[in-house]
Amino acid sequence: MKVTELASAIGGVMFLWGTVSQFLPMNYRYRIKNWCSKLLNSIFPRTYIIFHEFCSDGQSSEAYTCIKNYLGTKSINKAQLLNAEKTRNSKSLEFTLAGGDEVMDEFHNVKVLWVSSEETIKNNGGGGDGKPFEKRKFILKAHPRYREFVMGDYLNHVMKEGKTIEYQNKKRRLYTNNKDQGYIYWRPKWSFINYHHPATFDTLGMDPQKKEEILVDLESFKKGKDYYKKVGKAWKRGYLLYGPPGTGKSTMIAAMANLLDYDIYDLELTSVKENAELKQLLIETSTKSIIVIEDIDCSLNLTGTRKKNEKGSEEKNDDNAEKKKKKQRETEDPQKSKVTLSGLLNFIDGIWSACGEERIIIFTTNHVEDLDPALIRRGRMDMHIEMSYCKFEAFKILAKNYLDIDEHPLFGEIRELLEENDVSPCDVAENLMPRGKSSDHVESCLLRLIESITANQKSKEEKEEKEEFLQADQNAITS
Ligand SMILES: Nc1ncnc2c1ncn2[C@@H]1O[C@H](COP(=O)(O)OP(=O)(O)OP(=O)(O)O)[C@@H](O)[C@H]1O
Ligand SMILES: [Mg+2]
Repeated sequence: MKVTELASAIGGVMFLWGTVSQFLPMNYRYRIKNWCSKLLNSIFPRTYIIFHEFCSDGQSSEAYTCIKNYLGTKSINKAQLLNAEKTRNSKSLEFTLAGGDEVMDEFHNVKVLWVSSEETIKNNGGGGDGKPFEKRKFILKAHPRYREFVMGDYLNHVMKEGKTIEYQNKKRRLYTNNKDQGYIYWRPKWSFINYHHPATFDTLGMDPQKKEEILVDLESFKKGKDYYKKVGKAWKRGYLLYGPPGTGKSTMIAAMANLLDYDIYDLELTSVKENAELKQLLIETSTKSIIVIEDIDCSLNLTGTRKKNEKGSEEKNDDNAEKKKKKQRETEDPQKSKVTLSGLLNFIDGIWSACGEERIIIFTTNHVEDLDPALIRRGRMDMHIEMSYCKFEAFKILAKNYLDIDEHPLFGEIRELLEENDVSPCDVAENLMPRGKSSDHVESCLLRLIESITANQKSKEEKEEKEEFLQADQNAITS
């Protein structure tokens, strides 16, 4: 028989099968398909690799997700049956190969066949809610001659492509850790919402030179996979952001996430019961993410020394005192956190911390001097970034951003006031926000800023004068 005759005979059988199978009950169809594939396999030998949706430990399989993404793009033009969905977390419609369908793929002239399989399993009182559930898997079929190539180069290619597609289609997420509730064992450790924050490095008001240094550092981190591998370091980096309230620490984190296109894991330490839980949380973070612990100085009584300091010293300012009180209330019984400094140090750079890659850890604090030096030493917190009060260069960025101006006759006066006074970028930004319908809103915003700084300056001077007077009075009484 000639090749053309064989092809037309196969075509005829396929057509016949396509027509007849529609009238057959599902289980017959399945059995016949099974016999045929066994028969074909004895004539044309195949290597099968099965990828289940869930791993043996019950966790969802990363390999399955990668294949699903990869085949989604391959199937659009080839498969007959596609699933289409748009989850809250995806940017556009996602296509996947539907259960029961198959698609051919070719890589370096080697052909493989992917089959998507979906089986409904009856759940006869085996736990859970008793409802039947779908068991999904992908089966990869290839000629045994290419076994090694398929298991090596080809599958590496599929995993890599699948991951890239996932990141392209995924919206950024903001995660927060759930309070541990031991009795609900399947509860995820992190909850998330989609994350859109408009902050970028362009809109961040800070010293341009410092900004540039941070940008260069972040870019080289992102591109540093080979470098980190070469020097034998885990691919992660720590940033300590410190400075007074309202100087842009949280805004900087948002700008970093936007720049790198990473997810944010906002870790609330006071909800973590013990070091072991901290480890679990770390394991369940994904790559390409920023793990943030805000106000680290207020989060826990991390060392005995620090406890003593807290009791013995006055609080530095009202704002921080309030933050500390709030966090302390949260750590009170019944679920008192037993996370220790060594647990936290292990979290940052212990053996477990290297279980993922491309991760950034950020601590923020208003009082860097209160932190244990071990926590912030270089290597743990690689870059210490001071977010400071607003000086003229930073003001110019905010003025451009909020009012779209590069120059104004009032700039000279504002420059002097900013040099003489500690004004947070938050206060500057607040005054630069146009209010009402004033036609000349640029001038009125700048005047409002001048007025606000001058008023604060005056009340500060009055306070100092009063303190001086009281001190002199006290001295006179004692002498
Ligand atoms: N450097 C800055 N550049 C641009 N906007 C800023 C800057 N700093 C503060 N802001 C504005 O002020 C608001 C508060 O800033 P942010 O929350 O980032 O301060 P923070 O340093 O994290 O303060 P805290 O120490 O109280 O947490 C932001 O929403 C932002 O609009
Ligand atoms: Mg903040």
